[in-house]
Amino acid sequence: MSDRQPLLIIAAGGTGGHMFPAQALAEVMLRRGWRVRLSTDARGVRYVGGFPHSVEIEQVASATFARGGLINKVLVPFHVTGGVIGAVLRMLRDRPDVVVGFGGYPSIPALAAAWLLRCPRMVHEQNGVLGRVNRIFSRRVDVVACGTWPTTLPEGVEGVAVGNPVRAAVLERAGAGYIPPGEYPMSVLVIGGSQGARILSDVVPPAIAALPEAMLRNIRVSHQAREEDGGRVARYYAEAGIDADVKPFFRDVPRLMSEAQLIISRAGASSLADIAVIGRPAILIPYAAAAGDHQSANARGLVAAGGAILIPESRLDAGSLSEQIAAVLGNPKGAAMMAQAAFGQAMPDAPQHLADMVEELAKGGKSR
Ligand SMILES: CC(=O)N[C@H]1[C@@H](OP(=O)(O)OP(=O)(O)OC[C@H]2O[C@@H](n3ccc(=O)[nH]c3=O)[C@H](O)[C@@H]2O)O[C@H](CO)[C@@H](O)[C@@H]1O
Repeated sequence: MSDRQPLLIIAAGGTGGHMFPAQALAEVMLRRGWRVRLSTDARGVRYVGGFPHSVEIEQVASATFARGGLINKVLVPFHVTGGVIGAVLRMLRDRPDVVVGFGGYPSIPALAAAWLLRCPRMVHEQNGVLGRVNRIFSRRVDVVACGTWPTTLPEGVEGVAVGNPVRAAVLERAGAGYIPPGEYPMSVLVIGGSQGARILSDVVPPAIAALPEAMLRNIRVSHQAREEDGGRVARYYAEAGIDADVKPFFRDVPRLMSEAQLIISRAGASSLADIAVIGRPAILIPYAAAAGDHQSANARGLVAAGGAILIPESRLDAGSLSEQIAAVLGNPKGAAMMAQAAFGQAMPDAPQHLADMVEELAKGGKSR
Protein backbone atom coordinates (compact mmCIF):
# COMPACT_ATOMS: atom_id res chain seq x y z
CA MET A 1 0.00 0.00 0.00
CA SER A 2 1.25 3.50 -0.80
CA ASP A 3 0.80 6.58 1.42
CA ARG A 4 -2.56 7.45 -0.08
CA GLN A 5 -5.61 6.62 2.05
CA PRO A 6 -6.63 3.02 1.22
CA LEU A 7 -10.03 2.57 -0.42
CA LEU A 8 -12.51 -0.21 0.37
CA ILE A 9 -15.52 -0.78 -1.84
CA ILE A 10 -18.39 -2.56 -0.10
CA ALA A 11 -20.99 -3.95 -2.51
CA ALA A 12 -24.30 -5.02 -1.02
CA GLY A 13 -27.84 -5.78 -2.10
CA GLY A 14 -30.74 -3.69 -0.94
CA THR A 15 -32.16 -5.64 2.03
CA GLY A 16 -31.41 -4.99 5.68
CA GLY A 17 -29.97 -8.49 5.84
CA HIS A 18 -27.09 -7.48 3.54
CA MET A 19 -26.83 -3.85 4.62
CA PHE A 20 -26.43 -4.23 8.41
CA PRO A 21 -23.27 -6.39 8.23
CA ALA A 22 -21.97 -4.03 5.51
CA GLN A 23 -22.53 -1.11 7.87
CA ALA A 24 -20.66 -2.91 10.66
CA LEU A 25 -17.59 -3.40 8.44
CA ALA A 26 -17.77 0.21 7.20
CA GLU A 27 -17.74 1.48 10.79
CA VAL A 28 -14.55 -0.44 11.64
CA MET A 29 -12.69 0.38 8.42
CA LEU A 30 -13.35 4.12 8.81
CA ARG A 31 -11.95 3.92 12.36
CA ARG A 32 -8.88 2.23 10.86
CA GLY A 33 -8.35 5.20 8.55
CA TRP A 34 -9.76 3.77 5.31
CA ARG A 35 -11.96 5.49 2.78
CA VAL A 36 -15.14 3.45 2.37
CA ARG A 37 -17.48 3.46 -0.60
CA LEU A 38 -20.80 1.63 -0.60
CA SER A 39 -22.04 0.33 -3.94
CA THR A 40 -25.75 -0.54 -3.82
CA ASP A 41 -29.06 0.01 -5.60
CA ALA A 42 -32.01 2.31 -4.87
CA ARG A 43 -33.40 -0.07 -2.23
CA GLY A 44 -30.06 -0.19 -0.42
CA VAL A 45 -29.78 3.59 -0.46
CA ARG A 46 -32.73 3.66 1.97
CA TYR A 47 -30.45 2.15 4.62
CA VAL A 48 -27.55 4.56 4.26
CA GLY A 49 -28.96 6.79 7.01
CA GLY A 50 -27.57 4.24 9.49
CA PHE A 51 -24.08 4.38 7.94
CA PRO A 52 -21.44 6.85 9.12
CA HIS A 53 -21.72 10.07 7.07
CA SER A 54 -18.24 9.78 5.61
CA VAL A 55 -19.14 6.61 3.68
CA GLU A 56 -19.29 7.50 -0.04
CA ILE A 57 -22.36 6.19 -1.84
CA GLU A 58 -22.36 4.81 -5.38
CA GLN A 59 -25.81 3.87 -6.68
CA VAL A 60 -26.01 1.10 -9.30
CA ALA A 61 -29.01 0.06 -11.40
CA SER A 62 -31.34 -2.46 -9.75
CA ALA A 63 -31.03 -5.53 -11.92
CA THR A 64 -32.67 -8.74 -10.75
CA PHE A 65 -34.57 -11.54 -12.41
CA ALA A 66 -36.54 -11.95 -9.19
CA ARG A 67 -38.79 -8.89 -9.61
CA GLY A 68 -40.58 -7.00 -12.37
CA GLY A 69 -42.28 -8.05 -15.59
CA LEU A 70 -41.01 -9.57 -18.84
CA ILE A 71 -39.49 -6.30 -20.10
CA ASN A 72 -37.50 -6.00 -16.89
CA LYS A 73 -36.24 -9.57 -17.27
CA VAL A 74 -35.20 -8.95 -20.90
CA LEU A 75 -33.35 -5.79 -19.85
CA VAL A 76 -31.50 -7.38 -16.89
CA PRO A 77 -28.44 -8.55 -18.90
CA PHE A 78 -28.08 -5.03 -20.38
CA HIS A 79 -28.36 -3.40 -16.94
CA VAL A 80 -25.79 -5.83 -15.52
CA THR A 81 -23.37 -5.32 -18.43
CA GLY A 82 -23.77 -1.54 -18.16
CA GLY A 83 -23.23 -1.77 -14.41
CA VAL A 84 -20.06 -3.83 -14.83
CA ILE A 85 -18.63 -1.45 -17.49
CA GLY A 86 -19.34 1.52 -15.21
CA ALA A 87 -17.71 -0.24 -12.26
CA VAL A 88 -14.62 -1.17 -14.33
CA LEU A 89 -14.17 2.45 -15.44
CA ARG A 90 -14.54 3.76 -11.88
CA MET A 91 -12.12 1.13 -10.54
CA LEU A 92 -9.54 1.97 -13.22
CA ARG A 93 -9.78 5.58 -12.02
CA ASP A 94 -9.89 4.96 -8.24
CA ARG A 95 -7.91 1.71 -7.85
CA PRO A 96 -9.66 0.31 -4.76
CA ASP A 97 -7.42 -1.71 -2.44
CA VAL A 98 -10.11 -4.29 -1.65
CA VAL A 99 -13.69 -5.04 -2.75
CA VAL A 100 -16.04 -6.92 -0.40
CA GLY A 101 -19.43 -8.25 -1.55
CA PHE A 102 -22.18 -8.93 0.98
CA GLY A 103 -24.56 -10.66 -1.42
CA GLY A 104 -27.54 -9.58 -3.51
CA TYR A 105 -27.74 -8.62 -7.20
CA PRO A 106 -26.45 -5.05 -6.69
CA SER A 107 -23.10 -6.53 -5.60
CA ILE A 108 -22.53 -8.01 -9.09
CA PRO A 109 -21.03 -4.94 -10.87
CA ALA A 110 -18.35 -4.25 -8.24
CA LEU A 111 -17.42 -7.93 -7.78
CA ALA A 112 -17.31 -8.61 -11.53
CA ALA A 113 -15.18 -5.51 -12.14
CA ALA A 114 -12.82 -6.49 -9.30
CA TRP A 115 -12.51 -9.97 -10.81
CA LEU A 116 -11.79 -8.60 -14.31
CA LEU A 117 -9.18 -6.16 -12.95
CA ARG A 118 -7.70 -8.71 -10.51
CA CYS A 119 -8.36 -6.43 -7.59
CA PRO A 120 -8.23 -8.17 -4.14
CA ARG A 121 -11.77 -9.25 -3.34
CA MET A 122 -13.89 -11.34 -1.02
CA VAL A 123 -17.49 -12.15 -0.32
CA HIS A 124 -19.17 -12.38 3.05
CA GLU A 125 -22.10 -14.79 3.29
CA GLN A 126 -24.40 -14.19 6.25
CA ASN A 127 -26.39 -17.40 6.03
CA GLY A 128 -25.90 -21.13 6.53
CA VAL A 129 -26.55 -21.61 2.79
CA LEU A 130 -24.80 -19.50 0.11
CA GLY A 131 -26.95 -16.94 -1.67
CA ARG A 132 -27.04 -16.97 -5.50
CA VAL A 133 -24.60 -14.13 -6.19
CA ASN A 134 -22.14 -15.25 -3.53
CA ARG A 135 -22.29 -18.80 -4.95
CA ILE A 136 -21.41 -17.49 -8.43
CA PHE A 137 -18.47 -15.50 -7.08
CA SER A 138 -17.31 -18.05 -4.48
CA ARG A 139 -14.77 -19.48 -6.98
CA ARG A 140 -13.74 -16.04 -8.22
CA VAL A 141 -12.76 -14.33 -4.98
CA ASP A 142 -9.72 -14.62 -2.71
CA VAL A 143 -11.77 -15.34 0.41
CA VAL A 144 -15.27 -16.57 1.26
CA ALA A 145 -16.01 -15.26 4.77
CA CYS A 146 -18.89 -17.02 6.51
CA GLY A 147 -21.26 -15.48 9.02
CA THR A 148 -22.93 -18.75 10.01
CA TRP A 149 -20.89 -21.86 10.65
CA PRO A 150 -20.95 -24.44 9.20
CA THR A 151 -22.06 -23.07 5.83
CA THR A 152 -22.92 -25.27 2.88
CA LEU A 153 -20.28 -24.37 0.27
CA PRO A 154 -19.78 -25.56 -3.32
CA GLU A 155 -17.31 -28.41 -3.67
CA GLY A 156 -13.72 -27.28 -3.56
CA VAL A 157 -14.55 -23.88 -2.02
CA GLU A 158 -13.15 -23.23 1.43
CA GLY A 159 -14.77 -20.78 3.80
CA VAL A 160 -13.47 -18.90 6.81
CA ALA A 161 -15.74 -18.78 9.88
CA VAL A 162 -15.92 -15.09 10.79
CA GLY A 163 -19.42 -14.57 12.17
CA ASN A 164 -21.89 -11.89 11.22
CA PRO A 165 -20.56 -8.44 12.07
CA VAL A 166 -23.03 -6.50 14.21
CA ARG A 167 -23.43 -2.74 14.44
CA ALA A 168 -21.58 -0.68 17.06
CA ALA A 169 -24.86 -0.04 18.92
CA VAL A 170 -25.23 -3.82 19.39
CA LEU A 171 -21.58 -4.32 20.37
CA GLU A 172 -21.93 -1.66 23.08
CA ARG A 173 -24.39 -4.04 24.75
CA ALA A 174 -22.43 -7.26 24.23
CA GLY A 175 -23.22 -9.67 27.08
CA ALA A 176 -25.27 -6.95 28.83
CA GLY A 177 -26.50 -8.16 32.25
CA TYR A 178 -29.74 -10.14 31.90
CA ILE A 179 -32.60 -9.63 34.35
CA PRO A 180 -34.45 -12.97 34.42
CA PRO A 181 -38.25 -12.92 34.27
CA GLY A 182 -40.05 -12.46 37.61
CA GLU A 183 -42.78 -10.60 39.50
CA TYR A 184 -41.99 -7.25 37.88
CA PRO A 185 -42.58 -5.62 34.48
CA MET A 186 -41.18 -7.92 31.80
CA SER A 187 -40.41 -6.99 28.20
CA VAL A 188 -41.04 -9.16 25.20
CA LEU A 189 -39.60 -8.02 21.85
CA VAL A 190 -41.16 -9.33 18.64
CA ILE A 191 -39.21 -8.77 15.40
CA GLY A 192 -39.69 -10.14 11.90
CA GLY A 193 -36.43 -9.10 10.25
CA SER A 194 -35.91 -5.86 8.38
CA GLN A 195 -39.34 -6.04 6.70
CA GLY A 196 -41.48 -7.42 9.54
CA ALA A 197 -43.34 -10.75 9.27
CA ARG A 198 -47.10 -11.12 8.82
CA ILE A 199 -47.22 -14.52 10.51
CA LEU A 200 -45.86 -13.04 13.74
CA SER A 201 -48.61 -10.40 13.65
CA ASP A 202 -51.24 -13.12 13.22
CA VAL A 203 -50.01 -15.49 15.91
CA VAL A 204 -48.06 -13.59 18.60
CA PRO A 205 -50.81 -11.23 19.91
CA PRO A 206 -53.28 -14.08 20.66
CA ALA A 207 -50.44 -16.19 22.07
CA ILE A 208 -49.53 -13.42 24.50
CA ALA A 209 -53.19 -12.75 25.37
CA ALA A 210 -53.55 -16.45 26.30
CA LEU A 211 -50.77 -16.30 28.94
CA PRO A 212 -51.72 -16.90 32.58
CA GLU A 213 -53.29 -13.77 34.12
CA ALA A 214 -50.52 -13.20 36.71
CA MET A 215 -47.87 -13.21 33.97
CA LEU A 216 -49.93 -11.09 31.58
CA ARG A 217 -50.31 -8.26 34.11
CA ASN A 218 -46.53 -7.69 34.09
CA ILE A 219 -45.89 -7.88 30.35
CA ARG A 220 -44.86 -5.07 28.03
CA VAL A 221 -44.58 -5.89 24.34
CA SER A 222 -42.58 -4.15 21.60
CA HIS A 223 -43.91 -5.62 18.36
CA GLN A 224 -42.53 -4.88 14.89
CA ALA A 225 -45.40 -5.30 12.41
CA ARG A 226 -45.53 -4.58 8.71
CA GLU A 227 -47.04 -1.16 7.97
CA GLU A 228 -50.30 -2.70 6.73
CA ASP A 229 -50.68 -4.93 9.82
CA GLY A 230 -49.77 -2.36 12.48
CA GLY A 231 -53.30 -1.06 13.08
CA ARG A 232 -54.93 -4.41 13.74
CA VAL A 233 -52.01 -5.62 15.89
CA ALA A 234 -52.13 -2.48 18.06
CA ARG A 235 -55.95 -2.80 18.39
CA TYR A 236 -55.66 -6.45 19.41
CA TYR A 237 -53.21 -5.67 22.20
CA ALA A 238 -55.26 -2.65 23.35
CA GLU A 239 -58.50 -4.64 23.50
CA ALA A 240 -56.74 -7.40 25.48
CA GLY A 241 -55.44 -4.75 27.93
CA ILE A 242 -51.80 -5.48 27.02
CA ASP A 243 -49.23 -2.68 27.17
CA ALA A 244 -47.77 -2.74 23.64
CA ASP A 245 -45.69 -0.53 21.35
CA VAL A 246 -46.29 -1.48 17.70
CA LYS A 247 -44.03 -0.05 14.98
CA PRO A 248 -43.04 -0.98 11.40
CA PHE A 249 -39.36 -0.68 12.36
CA PHE A 250 -37.67 -0.02 15.70
CA ARG A 251 -34.59 2.19 15.39
CA ASP A 252 -33.50 1.20 18.90
CA VAL A 253 -33.52 -2.61 18.65
CA PRO A 254 -30.17 -2.95 20.49
CA ARG A 255 -31.66 -1.23 23.56
CA LEU A 256 -34.96 -3.12 23.28
CA MET A 257 -33.08 -6.41 23.04
CA SER A 258 -30.96 -5.66 26.07
CA GLU A 259 -34.10 -4.80 28.08
CA ALA A 260 -36.03 -7.87 26.93
CA GLN A 261 -36.67 -10.96 29.03
CA LEU A 262 -37.63 -12.81 25.82
CA ILE A 263 -37.27 -12.19 22.08
CA ILE A 264 -39.60 -13.74 19.50
CA SER A 265 -38.02 -13.49 16.06
CA ARG A 266 -37.52 -14.74 12.53
CA ALA A 267 -34.11 -16.37 12.00
CA GLY A 268 -32.46 -13.84 9.66
CA ALA A 269 -28.69 -13.84 10.07
CA SER A 270 -28.27 -10.37 11.61
CA SER A 271 -31.23 -10.77 13.94
CA LEU A 272 -29.60 -13.95 15.30
CA ALA A 273 -26.17 -12.31 15.56
CA ASP A 274 -27.71 -9.40 17.51
CA ILE A 275 -29.57 -11.81 19.85
CA ALA A 276 -26.39 -13.83 20.49
CA VAL A 277 -24.10 -10.83 21.03
CA ILE A 278 -26.49 -9.20 23.51
CA GLY A 279 -27.29 -12.66 24.93
CA ARG A 280 -31.04 -13.10 25.31
CA PRO A 281 -33.39 -16.13 25.27
CA ALA A 282 -35.34 -16.40 22.03
CA ILE A 283 -38.14 -18.25 20.35
CA LEU A 284 -37.30 -18.47 16.65
CA ILE A 285 -39.68 -19.02 13.77
CA PRO A 286 -37.56 -19.40 10.58
CA TYR A 287 -39.06 -18.08 7.33
CA ALA A 288 -39.91 -21.37 5.60
CA ALA A 289 -39.79 -19.94 2.05
CA ALA A 290 -36.25 -18.52 2.41
CA ALA A 291 -33.94 -19.81 -0.35
CA GLY A 292 -32.56 -23.25 0.58
CA ASP A 293 -34.41 -22.95 3.93
CA HIS A 294 -31.38 -20.95 5.04
CA GLN A 295 -33.12 -19.47 8.11
CA SER A 296 -33.41 -22.96 9.66
CA ALA A 297 -29.70 -23.46 8.94
CA ASN A 298 -28.97 -20.06 10.54
CA ALA A 299 -30.81 -21.02 13.74
CA ARG A 300 -29.21 -24.45 14.16
CA GLY A 301 -26.21 -23.40 16.27
CA LEU A 302 -28.16 -21.18 18.67
CA VAL A 303 -30.83 -23.83 19.17
CA ALA A 304 -28.33 -26.71 19.63
CA ALA A 305 -26.50 -24.66 22.27
CA GLY A 306 -29.74 -24.20 24.22
CA GLY A 307 -29.94 -20.44 23.63
CA ALA A 308 -33.16 -20.55 21.62
CA ILE A 309 -36.28 -22.61 20.97
CA LEU A 310 -37.18 -23.23 17.33
CA ILE A 311 -40.77 -23.53 16.14
CA PRO A 312 -41.11 -24.42 12.43
CA GLU A 313 -43.73 -22.33 10.63
CA SER A 314 -45.67 -25.51 9.83
CA ARG A 315 -46.20 -26.18 13.55
CA LEU A 316 -46.79 -22.60 14.66
CA ASP A 317 -50.12 -21.76 16.30
CA ALA A 318 -51.14 -19.36 19.05
CA GLY A 319 -51.78 -22.13 21.59
CA SER A 320 -48.41 -23.85 21.37
CA LEU A 321 -46.53 -20.54 21.08
CA SER A 322 -48.29 -19.33 24.23
CA GLU A 323 -47.12 -22.46 26.08
CA GLN A 324 -43.53 -21.90 24.97
CA ILE A 325 -43.61 -18.22 26.02
CA ALA A 326 -45.04 -19.22 29.43
CA ALA A 327 -42.38 -21.93 29.80
CA VAL A 328 -39.55 -19.40 29.31
CA LEU A 329 -41.07 -16.56 31.35
CA GLY A 330 -42.14 -18.96 34.12
CA ASN A 331 -38.64 -20.37 34.58
CA PRO A 332 -36.19 -17.61 35.58
CA LYS A 333 -33.25 -20.01 36.01
CA GLY A 334 -33.86 -21.68 32.66
CA ALA A 335 -34.26 -18.27 30.95
CA ALA A 336 -30.96 -17.08 32.45
CA MET A 337 -29.26 -20.26 31.19
CA MET A 338 -30.68 -19.63 27.71
CA ALA A 339 -29.34 -16.05 27.79
CA GLN A 340 -25.91 -17.38 28.77
CA ALA A 341 -25.98 -20.08 26.09
CA ALA A 342 -26.95 -17.52 23.44
CA PHE A 343 -24.01 -15.30 24.39
CA GLY A 344 -21.77 -18.37 24.21
CA GLN A 345 -22.60 -18.56 20.48
CA ALA A 346 -21.78 -14.90 19.83
CA MET A 347 -18.86 -13.83 17.68
CA PRO A 348 -18.54 -10.22 18.82
CA ASP A 349 -15.11 -9.86 17.23
CA ALA A 350 -16.56 -10.54 13.75
CA PRO A 351 -16.25 -6.88 12.65
CA GLN A 352 -12.57 -6.73 13.70
CA HIS A 353 -11.83 -10.17 12.24
CA LEU A 354 -13.38 -9.19 8.91
CA ALA A 355 -11.48 -5.89 8.97
CA ASP A 356 -8.22 -7.79 9.62
CA MET A 357 -8.96 -9.97 6.60
CA VAL A 358 -9.53 -6.87 4.46
CA GLU A 359 -6.16 -5.45 5.54
CA GLU A 360 -4.42 -8.79 4.91
CA LEU A 361 -5.84 -8.87 1.39
CA ALA A 362 -4.73 -5.29 0.78
CA LYS A 363 -1.17 -6.24 1.77
CA GLY A 364 -1.28 -8.99 -0.81
CA GLY A 365 -1.52 -11.84 1.65
CA LYS A 366 -4.30 -14.36 1.63
CA SER A 367 -6.49 -14.61 4.70
CA ARG A 368 -6.68 -18.39 4.56
C1 LIG B 1 -37.07 -12.75 4.44
C2 LIG B 1 -35.64 -12.98 4.11
O1 LIG B 1 -35.31 -13.56 3.08
N1 LIG B 1 -34.76 -12.51 4.97
C3 LIG B 1 -33.31 -12.59 4.77
C4 LIG B 1 -32.72 -11.21 4.95
O2 LIG B 1 -33.02 -10.84 6.26
P1 LIG B 1 -33.61 -9.53 6.84
O3 LIG B 1 -33.40 -8.41 5.89
O4 LIG B 1 -34.98 -9.78 7.30
O5 LIG B 1 -32.68 -9.34 8.06
P2 LIG B 1 -31.86 -9.93 9.24
O6 LIG B 1 -32.70 -10.68 10.18
O7 LIG B 1 -30.58 -10.57 8.78
O8 LIG B 1 -31.47 -8.50 9.89
C5 LIG B 1 -32.44 -7.63 10.33
C6 LIG B 1 -31.77 -6.56 11.16
O9 LIG B 1 -32.73 -5.55 11.42
C7 LIG B 1 -32.74 -5.28 12.80
N2 LIG B 1 -34.09 -4.78 13.11
C8 LIG B 1 -35.18 -5.59 12.94
C9 LIG B 1 -36.43 -5.10 13.23
C10 LIG B 1 -36.56 -3.78 13.70
O10 LIG B 1 -37.66 -3.27 13.99
N3 LIG B 1 -35.46 -3.01 13.83
C11 LIG B 1 -34.20 -3.49 13.56
O11 LIG B 1 -33.21 -2.76 13.71
C12 LIG B 1 -32.37 -6.60 13.45
O12 LIG B 1 -31.94 -6.38 14.78
C13 LIG B 1 -31.27 -7.07 12.52
O13 LIG B 1 -30.04 -6.47 12.81
O14 LIG B 1 -31.29 -11.28 4.82
C14 LIG B 1 -30.65 -12.10 5.79
C15 LIG B 1 -29.15 -12.05 5.53
O15 LIG B 1 -28.83 -12.44 4.22
C16 LIG B 1 -31.19 -13.52 5.72
O16 LIG B 1 -30.64 -14.27 6.78
C17 LIG B 1 -32.71 -13.51 5.83
O17 LIG B 1 -33.21 -14.81 5.68
